[in-house]
Amino acid sequence: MRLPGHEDVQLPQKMSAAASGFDLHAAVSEPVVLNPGERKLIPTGFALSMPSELEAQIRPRSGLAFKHGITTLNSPGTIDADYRGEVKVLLINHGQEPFEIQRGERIAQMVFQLVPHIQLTQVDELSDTERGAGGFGHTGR
Ligand SMILES: O=c1ccn([C@H]2C[C@H](O)[C@@H](COP(=O)(O)OP(=O)(O)OP(=O)(O)O)O2)c(=O)[nH]1
Ligand SMILES: [Mg+2]
Repeated sequence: MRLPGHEDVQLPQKMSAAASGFDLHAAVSEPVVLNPGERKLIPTGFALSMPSELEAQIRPRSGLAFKHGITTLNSPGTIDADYRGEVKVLLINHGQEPFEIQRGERIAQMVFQLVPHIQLTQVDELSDTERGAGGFGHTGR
C-alpha cells in the first residue's frame, strides 16, 4: 500500500525478471546526508501485508556498499508478516565520505522468505552429536 503523500515515490520494484529482491525507494521529504559513521532510518513510503508463512528481509544493495560503504545496519532487516507500519531502512555509512540520499533513490532491496512455523518445546536433555558444544572455530581455521 502506498502511503499518503508519496504518490511520486515508486513502489518496490524488481529491476530484472528473475531478481531476488524488490528495490526500495527513499521517501525522504528532502535530501538526507549520511556522514561517515552515521546511521539513519529512511522511510520508503509504503506498507504491506503478507501471508503469515512469509517474512521480508531488507538487504543492502551491493553497489551502494561497494562504491560508497552504504549498508543496512541490521542486516538483514526483518519485516514480520503481521507488521502494518511503514517499511523503513536503517542505513549506515561505513565509507569515508558523506553520502546524500535523494527522494526516490533506490537504497536497499526486499527479499521474501518462507518461515517454517516452529513450536519450541522445553527439554532437560539434548541428543548427542559429534560436535557437541564445540563452536566458534572448533573445527580449525
Ligand atoms: O529494517 C527494518 C526492520 C524492522 N522494521 C519494522 C518491521 C518489523 O516487523 C518491525 C520490528 O522489527 P524487529 O523485530 O527487527 O525489531 P525489534 O527491535 O524486535 O522491535 P519489535 O519489538 O517491534 O519487534 O519493525 C522495518 O521497517 N525495517
Ligand atoms: Mg521484534
